[in-house]
Amino acid sequence: MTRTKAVNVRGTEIGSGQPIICIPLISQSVDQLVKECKQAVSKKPDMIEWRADFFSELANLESVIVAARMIRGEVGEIPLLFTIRSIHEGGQPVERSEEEIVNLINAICRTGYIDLVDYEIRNDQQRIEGVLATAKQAGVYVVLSYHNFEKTPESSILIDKLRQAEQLGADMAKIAVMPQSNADVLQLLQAAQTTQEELSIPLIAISMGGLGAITRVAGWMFGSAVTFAIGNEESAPGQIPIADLRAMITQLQNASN
Ligand SMILES: O=C1C[C@@](O)(C(=O)O)C[C@@H](O)[C@@H]1O
Repeated sequence: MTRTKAVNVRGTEIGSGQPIICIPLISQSVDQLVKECKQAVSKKPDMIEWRADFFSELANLESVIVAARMIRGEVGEIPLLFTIRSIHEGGQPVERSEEEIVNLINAICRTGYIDLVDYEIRNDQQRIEGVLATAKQAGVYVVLSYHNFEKTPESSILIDKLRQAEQLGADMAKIAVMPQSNADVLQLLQAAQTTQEELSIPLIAISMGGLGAITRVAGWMFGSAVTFAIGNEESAPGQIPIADLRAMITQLQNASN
């Protein structure tokens, strides 16, 4: 059995067993983003995700860099994850080719404003390798991710996605899938539990929607390092407001100690 190595981002340990609560930012303009970010920071999340696929000026690199700088100015030392979720995996429609997206991700990595970047495992291996190389050089951690907003694929596929992320060289592996039944939720947790014992990188495993909400509260008990919570508005179904989520996690931790 390999022991998972926690990733240390600006002093925050991700994958140490203590769940990291992340608030996603989903505003469209710089002004709104700054407001949303101030509110998010006041709720003391462990991590902030900028879901840049919601940003209306994503086509303009200068605007993206300005927004990233403003967000960094607000978050201080809170780890910042940069995500352009594709429409294929539940993101917003973005009129950019994959090559343009990769160029944008690489440019943002080089600014030093972000700490982690999410990139989907479904992309070409060459592009993934490009993002990994640039991120590594810039000191940015890479989360290789897989999402399915329709269903929960069978267990072997879930486990494969997590393994594949590690094999490709990710610093973290992530899956978020939609359950149709309680059995699907158990399948996701089982995949996390099985994989955490063999992976050497932290993993994130989420079952979405109402049925999957329990995984946002208790996923850490099965090896999931990060849980996404609502700051102001949800970025995916089943997310829980951060104060409620934190209280529930604390209760669970107290009971299980
Ligand atoms: O991929 C994820 C996880 C997520 O989809 C969720 O279900 O909480 C929310 C997204 O913002 C994030 O990028």
